[in-house]
Amino acid sequence: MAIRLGPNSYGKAEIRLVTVTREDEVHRLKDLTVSTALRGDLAATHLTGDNSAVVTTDTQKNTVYAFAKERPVGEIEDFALRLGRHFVHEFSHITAARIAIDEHGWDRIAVRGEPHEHAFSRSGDEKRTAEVTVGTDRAWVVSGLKDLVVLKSAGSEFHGFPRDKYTTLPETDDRILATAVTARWRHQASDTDWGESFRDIRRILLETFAGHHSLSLQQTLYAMGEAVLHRRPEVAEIRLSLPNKHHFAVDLTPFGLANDNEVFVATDRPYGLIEGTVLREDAEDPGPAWDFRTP
Ligand SMILES: O=c1[nH]c(=O)c2[nH]c(=O)[nH]c2[nH]1
Repeated sequence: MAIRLGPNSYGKAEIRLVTVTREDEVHRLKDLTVSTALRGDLAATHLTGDNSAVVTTDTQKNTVYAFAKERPVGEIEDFALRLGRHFVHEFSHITAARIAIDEHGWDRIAVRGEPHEHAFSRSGDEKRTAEVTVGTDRAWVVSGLKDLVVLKSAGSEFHGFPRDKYTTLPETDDRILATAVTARWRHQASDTDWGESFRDIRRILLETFAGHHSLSLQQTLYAMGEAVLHRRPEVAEIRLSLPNKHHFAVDLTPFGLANDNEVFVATDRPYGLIEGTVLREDAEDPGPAWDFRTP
C-alpha cells in the first residue's frame, strides 16, 4: 500500500493583538486577530520527526507581536504583507506564507458630545478582513468584511419559483430582506490604497443592497458584486456569502387580526445560504489567493 504526505501547512491561529498608539493625549486602538500559516519543505517533520526546518508556531506568534512594536501596524493588508514577506524571505525552505487578519472595530465614546481621548465601545460584530498569500516572487491580497448585518423592510419580492408537493412557501411581492454580509474581494495588485479601497467597497455594497429592488437574494448578490467590479478597477473578483435571515409574517388570524406585513418572527435557523462569485471575464488566474493549499 503506497501512502504519501499530501498538501500541508502549519501556523498559529487566532493570535489576539491589540495596539495602542499615543498621539499626545489621544489614543488610537488596533484590535486584530491574526492567523499565520507556512508552507514549504516540511516533509521531514511529518515523516521522521526531524524539526530542523520548523519555524515554530510560537516563533510565528512572537514575530507578530514584535512587528507590531517595530512599526505601526497600519492597514491590515500592509501588516500581513510585511509578516508574510518576512517568513518567506528569512527562511529559504519556506516557500509560501498565508497571513489572515480580522480587524475588530472600536468607536470613541462620546462624552457630552465630544469623542473621548482613550475610552471606546466595540463597534459591533462586523470585522474588516485581509488574507494575504506571499510566495517567493509575488503576493496575492484578498480584502473583505464579515458579519455586516443589513435589513430592508421594502423593495424585496420572491415569487415565480417551482412548486411541488413539498412546497409551502407563499409567494410574496413585499418581504423583509435581511442578511449578514461576508464579502471577500481579490485585488489585481499588491500595492493599493487599502483603506480608501475598503471604505468605498463597503459603501458600494451597502448602497447597492439598499437601492437594488430585489427579486431574490441571489439577484441582490450579483448586483452587489457587479457594482463593486464596475466601480473599483483594482478588484478582479468578489465572493459573497449571504445567509438569508428569514423574517416570516406571523399568522394572526387565530386572534381575529389581520397582519398587514407589520408583525414578523425573525428566525435564526435554519437559514438559506446564498453564495456566489462575481468576476471579471479577463481576471487573472487566482493562483493560491483563495486556497493556500493549491500549488
Ligand atoms: O431570495 C431567496 N432565494 C431563495 O433561494 C429562497 N428560498 C427560500 O425559501 N426563500 C428564498 N429567498
